[in-house]
Amino acid sequence: MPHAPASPLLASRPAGPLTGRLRVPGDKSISHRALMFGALAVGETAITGLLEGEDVLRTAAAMRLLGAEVTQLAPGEWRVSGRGVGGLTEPADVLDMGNSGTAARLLCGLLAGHPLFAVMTGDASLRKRPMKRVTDPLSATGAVFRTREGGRLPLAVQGAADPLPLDYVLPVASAQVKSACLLAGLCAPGVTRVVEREPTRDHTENMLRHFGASVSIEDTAEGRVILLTGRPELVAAPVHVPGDPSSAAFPIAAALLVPGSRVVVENVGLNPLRTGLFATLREMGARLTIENERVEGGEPVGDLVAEHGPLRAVDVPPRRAPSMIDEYPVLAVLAGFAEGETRMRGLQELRVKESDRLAATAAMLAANGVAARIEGDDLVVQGQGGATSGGPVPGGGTVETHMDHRLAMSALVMGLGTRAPVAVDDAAFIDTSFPGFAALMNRLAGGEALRAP
Ligand SMILES: O=C(O)C1=C[C@@H](OP(=O)(O)O)[C@@H](O)[C@H](O)C1
Ligand SMILES: C=C(OP(=O)(O)O)C(=O)O
Repeated sequence: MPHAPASPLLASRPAGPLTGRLRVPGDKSISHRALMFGALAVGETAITGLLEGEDVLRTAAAMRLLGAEVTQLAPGEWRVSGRGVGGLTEPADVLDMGNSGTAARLLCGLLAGHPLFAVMTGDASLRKRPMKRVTDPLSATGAVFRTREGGRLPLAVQGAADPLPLDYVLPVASAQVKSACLLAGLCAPGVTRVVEREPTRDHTENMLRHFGASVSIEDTAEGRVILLTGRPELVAAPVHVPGDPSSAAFPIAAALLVPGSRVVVENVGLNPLRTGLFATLREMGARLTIENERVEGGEPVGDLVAEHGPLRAVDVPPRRAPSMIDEYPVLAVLAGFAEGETRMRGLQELRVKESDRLAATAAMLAANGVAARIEGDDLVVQGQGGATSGGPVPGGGTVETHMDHRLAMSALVMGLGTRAPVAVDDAAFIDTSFPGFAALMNRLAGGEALRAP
């Protein structure tokens, strides 16, 4: 689907207090997996709360090309009639995964275990991102991958007719790589073993169990060992997708920045391997509480309450990165409004997201008068304190977003608290994960805080 920029140029300006209760779109990670496991299950999987962002719609289109029936009944309400494990059919067209690394890499795992030929591509951002991190381990199943120079998209794959189970120790803390290996293992006999030295989001493991697969998880001296028994019969099961904590981060951050604000984000997924930002914000002194905690569909969920108040600098250890890997741009914005110098350690993985997020985040801050520097794999931000609208943070810059939705949203949040407006060069990619973002933020601000410059 061509990317018709919804509103390429957008700017945010000092807003009045943000107040209200809201819900953010469904969790992107869970939404991708619900469609993929629904396509592999026997029966009809009912999904509620699915994220209808462009990344997830790419996965829906790919599942249709692979033979599953995927239909939308109503906003957020979908049905997937699966083909069973090993039952996907050869796609009659190129699989275009758009801007989505998760869709592309998890799909490589799916394709590796099926005896079919497929070609995959993506947009200009995704075609820059490394794919060897999945094609290398997946080749041990017997699948044959051919990629563009440097291990990039487009790629072609001939899936294995008799896939072998993997035994793989992840060299990088990546739930995408872990999930690709597990998805390939579904089609292999025996037991697939994946080891991660640092735990990453476990939505794949949770959902495999939800659909009836046998998954064991053990923390050992080697790391977290995940064992999957191959060739299960996955049985269709209802999936209720909670709000995405990575999306909730933006209205939460805005409330923490703008004086007088109090915002409640309802029904947010609180998987412990996704909530590193909220722990970090509390360390900064943020007035952030959780209400109405409960478990839904096997995942913890709650309502996040955020109120404006003073923030202090923090030192974020590298071990926290996997649990907040997508939240560093917005955390860096908040660090610009905190008292003192914030250091975020071990951010090498940010180099290979939709953009080089480490460099782009530093540039975003510098363009708006916040002192930020990169030291090795660390990002250091000199806070200017006094998070007050029209306060010490100048703003006034236009941020290059490099086709990165989280850069765009982080910059627009920053502009709600700076002296002068903050503009972004392209807001269209926000639709990959958070359709309706600008309208929702304006509703909280009680006016047109976000609008064309
Ligand atoms: O598995 C997933 O759904 C995701 C994993 C993360 O990537 P890595 O696991 O590669 O760090 C994250 O950046 C991405 O937004 C979603
Ligand atoms: C990195 C992200 O997603 P993906 O890897 O799926 O493109 C993200 O949503 O921040």
